[in-house]
Order: sequence, then structure tokens, then C-alpha cells
Amino acid sequence: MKIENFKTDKEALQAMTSCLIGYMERKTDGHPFNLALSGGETAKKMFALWVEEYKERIDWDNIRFFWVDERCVPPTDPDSNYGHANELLFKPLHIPEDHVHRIHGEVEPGTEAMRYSRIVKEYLPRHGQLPYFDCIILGIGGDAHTASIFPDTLPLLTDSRNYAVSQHPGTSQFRITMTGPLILNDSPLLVPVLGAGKQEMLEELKKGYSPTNPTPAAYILTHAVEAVVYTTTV
Ligand SMILES: O=C1O[C@H](COP(=O)(O)O)[C@@H](O)[C@H](O)[C@H]1O
Repeated sequence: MKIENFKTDKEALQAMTSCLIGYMERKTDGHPFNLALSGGETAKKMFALWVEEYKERIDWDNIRFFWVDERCVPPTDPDSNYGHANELLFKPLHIPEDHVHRIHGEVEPGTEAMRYSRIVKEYLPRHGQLPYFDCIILGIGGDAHTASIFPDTLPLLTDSRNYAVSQHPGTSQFRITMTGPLILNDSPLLVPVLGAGKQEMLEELKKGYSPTNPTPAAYILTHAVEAVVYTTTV
């Protein structure tokens, strides 16, 4: 894991976006660029920045959008990860609907996790047995959860399904999440960790995954082949 520090959230997101553009430019196989998005507050900031500064600098038409995780709510719910992306990114940039492969948060979670696992299997190329994204933008929460794998759902880090059902430990809200093996299947991980509330957690992450630091984020960052954390110094 590599950690890059910036003065502001905006600078951290700009550096992360430059790296994303580099990945896009280096993909010369003539196929669309498969990007997996996360949700939450960090993603909202990122979408606003992309519309403000990157409208003309990214080949949006060449991107196919997927998700790392989704909250099990309808797309119009204020909690929907897809809903935020739709309002803040897809509508302003007029992204065609068939370029967006959302997780159906409104459907029975188990059924949808199976359907979405099939979708990524059908659309994406494989590395070994599992699908491969050209880039995964992976969020980390203040409790060191990543995707929707929480400290009390650690078995999802080694679950053999592509996507599975999870539950938020505080609100009991159901989630559908990419599992550890798919996150770690060689897709480059861009990891924005923004906000003063996450600095203590980041210090723990730097120590790596161990019995005394058995968090989902530490596991993923310790095992990832290519992961860059973009953060701010407080
Ligand atoms: O619940 C979620 O949280 C994480 C982190 O979100 P943030 O609000 O701290 O930026 C996010 O990566 C994940 O996609 C989301 O569902």
C-alpha cells in the first residue's frame, strides 16, 4: 500500500483522478473502461469535482460504471449510492443509461447479490477465475469498514461469491457488497480517505492487518497488489 498526503480534500481527489486518467490512457485494447464506484460522503465530493473540473478531461463515453457496494434501498432514497451518482454525476454529464450497471437496492438482497454477481461475471474480462475491473475506487469508513464489509462481517473478506449480503452493524440496514476475493483480484485500487475523523483509523491501517488490527480495511490494504491511499494531513 502506498499513502499520498495532501493539504486539502480537493487536492487529494485531484491526484487520485490524475491516476485514474493515467489508467484510462494506458488501456489501449479498444474495450470500454470498467470502473467500480463506492458511495458515501467521499464519493459525493468526488462526483462534484468531476463535474466541475473533469467534464472535458475524461472520456466519459468510454467508461462503464459498476458498484463496489449498495445500500438496500430504492434508487430515490437519500441513502442510495447509485442515487448520489445519478444526481451528481450521470445526469449532469448525460451518461447513457446502458453505460451504468447499478445494484438494485430495492430488490430482495439475496436475489440481487446473486444477479449482480452474474452481471459482473458476464460483462467483465477475467483474471484467473474471477472478473477484473480496470479500476476500483474503494472507500473506507471511520470504523475501518471497506465496501460494505464491516468489522463484524469479516468472513466476507474470503467469501467465494462475487457479491454478498451484509448488514450495517449500527442501523441493521442491509447492504450488497463486493467480497474480498473480487476486490483483491488484481484490479488497481484507488482509495480516498478524507476527513479528520479518519486519521486515527489510518494510523492503525499503516500497521497492517494482524490479530490486533483485524479490520476489513487493514486486510484489503495489506493484501492488495496495487493500492494507493489519497489522504489529507491534519
Ligand atoms: O457506507 C459506505 O461507507 C463507505 C465510506 O463512506 P464515507 O461516507 O466515509 O466516504 C463507502 O465507501 C461505501 O461505499 C458506503 O456504502
